[in-house]
Amino acid sequence: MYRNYSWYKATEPKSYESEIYDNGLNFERPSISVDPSKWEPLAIERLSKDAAGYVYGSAGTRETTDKNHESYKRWSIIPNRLVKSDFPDLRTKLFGREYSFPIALGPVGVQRIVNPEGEHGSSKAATLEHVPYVISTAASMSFEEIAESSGPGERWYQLYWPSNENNDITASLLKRAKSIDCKVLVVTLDTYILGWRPSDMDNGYDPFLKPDKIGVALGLSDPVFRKRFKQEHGVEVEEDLHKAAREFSGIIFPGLSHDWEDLKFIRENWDGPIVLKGIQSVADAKKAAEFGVDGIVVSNHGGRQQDGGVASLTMLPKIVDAVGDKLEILFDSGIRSGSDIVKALALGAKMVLIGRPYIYGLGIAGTKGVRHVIRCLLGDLELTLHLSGVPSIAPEHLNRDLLLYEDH
Ligand SMILES: Cc1cc2nc3c(=O)[nH]c(=O)nc-3n(C[C@H](O)[C@H](O)[C@H](O)COP(=O)(O)O)c2cc1C
Repeated sequence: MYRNYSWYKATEPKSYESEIYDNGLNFERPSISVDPSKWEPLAIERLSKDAAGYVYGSAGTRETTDKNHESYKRWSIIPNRLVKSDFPDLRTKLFGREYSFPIALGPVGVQRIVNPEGEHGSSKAATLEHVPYVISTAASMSFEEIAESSGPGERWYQLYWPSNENNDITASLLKRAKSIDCKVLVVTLDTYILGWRPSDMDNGYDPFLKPDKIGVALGLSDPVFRKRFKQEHGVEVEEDLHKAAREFSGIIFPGLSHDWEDLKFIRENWDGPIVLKGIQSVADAKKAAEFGVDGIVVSNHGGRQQDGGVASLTMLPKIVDAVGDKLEILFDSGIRSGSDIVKALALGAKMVLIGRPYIYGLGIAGTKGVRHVIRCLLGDLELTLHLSGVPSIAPEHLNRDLLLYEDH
């Protein structure tokens, strides 16, 4: 599948536009809309009620999610004219490594609920489109299976952090992630218990408790967890999936948070870059720098965890001003278009994580749907930058001077 593949030889994103218009000359239309606002309804009509509620769902009244979306409209791009330049250079550098594009597929669990291809489809699409793929601890298949489909692509690992009495399992998860060459560790801090999510509660649906081996597949394949389960219950995981699912989800969502000192254990067990995901305050960003991590993801989990929150984008420039010279700053929550990406980069993010849009792509058409979403976002990003007279995403070309804050 990946014969003659080179991670650094990506196609020009804007070529998707010419490809679509050329096909149009033969009366062919794109099989999935190019309009990002259509992806959610197109996916939802194909998904089960449980899966749709899980993906679309947010905490409480959706206030945090709604604010994420509103926040992008407050920042307007003021284009530069008569800038003689080639198409923009989209390369970014993080942790000493160069990436063709400033986006990654963010960690999203339980993907087989939206499409039987699950993580196979999304990780393959990420590799084919030359963007990193972040494997979730809640993946619906094992590390090894995802490594096979993502092949020569770049993998990162996102940890849902077990409580301290389960440090043996944390160490095992990190070791397995290393063994499949995950380059970066992303530790999610905002999900020590699932948020209050009305759409899932109305459906009585918690994918992590189901005995279908979807929500906890990666965990149930863990040798340390399996050995312990056998010792304690005298049966294999497969012989009591109800109990195994409940036990593993209790380990990764223990209900209580860690504290900053606990990061030492992570550092001792991971020798690559460590990124904390879920930072929303300047104070926490400063703590992250103080405790010696390498980066943060300014994220509110797409508003899925805590209601009544601030838009992630609103906090981004404040956090960049406080720690941008000490940490690599990544960003997510609400990215839906090329201009959303431009705004996050202009406000100081080095890379953005894509969440729901690629899962909608997966739900609509598997690998092909995810590739379509990535190509649309990157094509739109490239042309938006080019038409704004921005020659590259380097901070000397793309920064806050491009934006006007409109408090309407
Ligand atoms: C269905 C779904 C599952 C998710 N699972 C995880 C996960 O396993 N780990 C994690 O850190 N974040 C998870 N997230 C959060 C995303 O990584 C990301 O922060 C969020 O989707 C960004 O918001 P957006 O989708 O509105 O752009 C999930 C999000 C969705 C929509």
